Amino acid sequence: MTGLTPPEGATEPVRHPDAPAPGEPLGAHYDQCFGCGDQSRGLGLSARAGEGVSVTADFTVGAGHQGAPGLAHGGVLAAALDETLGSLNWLQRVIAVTGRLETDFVRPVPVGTELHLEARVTAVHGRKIYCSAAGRIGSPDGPLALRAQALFIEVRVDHFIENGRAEEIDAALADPDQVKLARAFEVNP
Ligand SMILES: CCCCC/C=C\C/C=C\C/C=C\C/C=C\CCCC(=O)SCCNC(=O)CCNC(=O)[C@H](O)C(C)(C)COP(=O)(O)OP(=O)(O)OC[C@H]1O[C@@H](n2cnc3c(N)ncnc32)[C@H](O)[C@@H]1OP(=O)(O)O
Repeated sequence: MTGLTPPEGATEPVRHPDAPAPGEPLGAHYDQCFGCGDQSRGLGLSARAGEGVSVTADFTVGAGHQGAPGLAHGGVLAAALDETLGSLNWLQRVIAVTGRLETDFVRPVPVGTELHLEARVTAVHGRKIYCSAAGRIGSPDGPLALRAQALFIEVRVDHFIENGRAEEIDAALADPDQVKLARAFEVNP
């Protein structure tokens, strides 16, 4: 029992009526995010809405992302998958965090590769959101390099307020755009 198989009674995911249209960029959920923010050491990953409850994202592997010489670090690749999967939140208008992420590294990913990622929600059961993702080399139809299955757990904004370091939480709470985003996601009619 991996915890990644939807239980009996799980339902199809629902795309929120106000979700961005397919092809629209999703933007960063937080400007200091390692995955999607504008951090100089981050991934600089940009995701777009797909059909249904799916997203696509591109990420270029840089020299700062190496593990072995000339090859991407597995943890960086897992982070890119995690970020892409996290972007699914936008389409459901829920805030959820990664509970479990299982990654298959299918082939090595050289520095300079443009990695094309795709993620989708497969099922929902209460607060549990079951998803999968894949990463391909060079183009959306390129050779498969990564596969992942994940379980995200829905949380309230309080999850961050109660657990995040005060310095960053205070700054986020003082930023009207950040608060508006967080609250819009939390209210999921
Ligand atoms: C104004 C301030 C604004 C701040 C917010 C700003 C913007 C917000 C927008 C988006 C931000 C959202 C996410 C970040 C985005 C992208 C980054 C990519 C995503 C990540 O990188 S995010 C970081 C890594 N992530 C964590 O930092 C989680 C640490 N963790 C916990 O915080 C808890 O662990 C939690 C909350 C996961 C659960 O805790 P909990 O107490 O709420 O719930 P509980 O334990 O009862 O679990 C409920 C049901 O899930 C099952 N379950 C739980 N965990 C499981 C596991 N691992 N495997 C299998 N099943 C599992 C249970 O078995 C139970 O199942 P059942 O209901 O069937 O019994």
